[in-house]
Amino acid sequence: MTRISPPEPTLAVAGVGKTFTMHLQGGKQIAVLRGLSFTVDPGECVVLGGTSGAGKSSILKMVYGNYAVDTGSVVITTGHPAYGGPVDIAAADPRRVLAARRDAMGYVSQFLRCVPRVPAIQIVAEPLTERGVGSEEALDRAAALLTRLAIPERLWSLPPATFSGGEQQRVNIARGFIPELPLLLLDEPTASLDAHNSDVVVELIAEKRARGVAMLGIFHDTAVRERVADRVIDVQAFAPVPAAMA
Ligand SMILES: Nc1ncnc2c1ncn2[C@@H]1O[C@H](COP(=O)(O)OP(=O)(O)OP(=O)(O)O)[C@@H](O)[C@H]1O
Repeated sequence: MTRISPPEPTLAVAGVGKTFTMHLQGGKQIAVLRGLSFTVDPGECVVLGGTSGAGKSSILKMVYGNYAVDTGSVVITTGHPAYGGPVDIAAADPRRVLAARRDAMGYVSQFLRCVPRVPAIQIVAEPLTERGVGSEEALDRAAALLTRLAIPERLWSLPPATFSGGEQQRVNIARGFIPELPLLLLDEPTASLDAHNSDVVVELIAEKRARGVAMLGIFHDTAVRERVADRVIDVQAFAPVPAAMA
């Protein structure tokens, strides 16, 4: 009998602990997470749940390599030939983290941060041109996404600095969704969108899922969360036990 082995998880977080040290407050320590363990398989959208302050954003930042991981591992495994085997972001040197971002993981933050004076369409096309896609194809794909996200064509050649909050967020979403990467981190991508654009983001997530992309996200909007989540992880379950209760 042929055995089909299950796919390797794209993301495997194991035994992660995180404590912040407040250097400006006499080294005060805030323990946020202990023993955090979960996996995200290819084609799965896992949502981080739990009350405000539970550590959801900190988890995304640790996976992306913005925050250091105190204990445990954050292993990303992809079939990308250039990526070359699993990488533990918790232990990787900065160059390896940058390579993992280029080849393996995207991050859709809540706010657009971009170089001033660059037109919106170029901001969206850039993640493709940076990865070797020709500029004509990159601009075509950027135009298609901007159209889906209802950004009027008259805005495409303008820098987004003067755009409304919702328009900037949609440019940000287009930029985050345009590259084909095995892992996508989503920090409240629908936070200030109207119902139509929220629906478009839900569709974009479904398309990524169908192409085998693993996604880890935060969605406070419960209706959106129910539509996108394959599983919800209760981050509070990984709160450190107060010393008095230990
Ligand atoms: N850079 C930092 N320095 C110090 N403390 C931090 C830092 N980042 C996060 N924290 C603290 O860690 C805890 C978790 O924050 P985090 O932003 O991860 O929570 P969250 O679950 O995403 O909250 P919310 O739903 O309100 O966005 C909070 O108490 C926060 O103050």
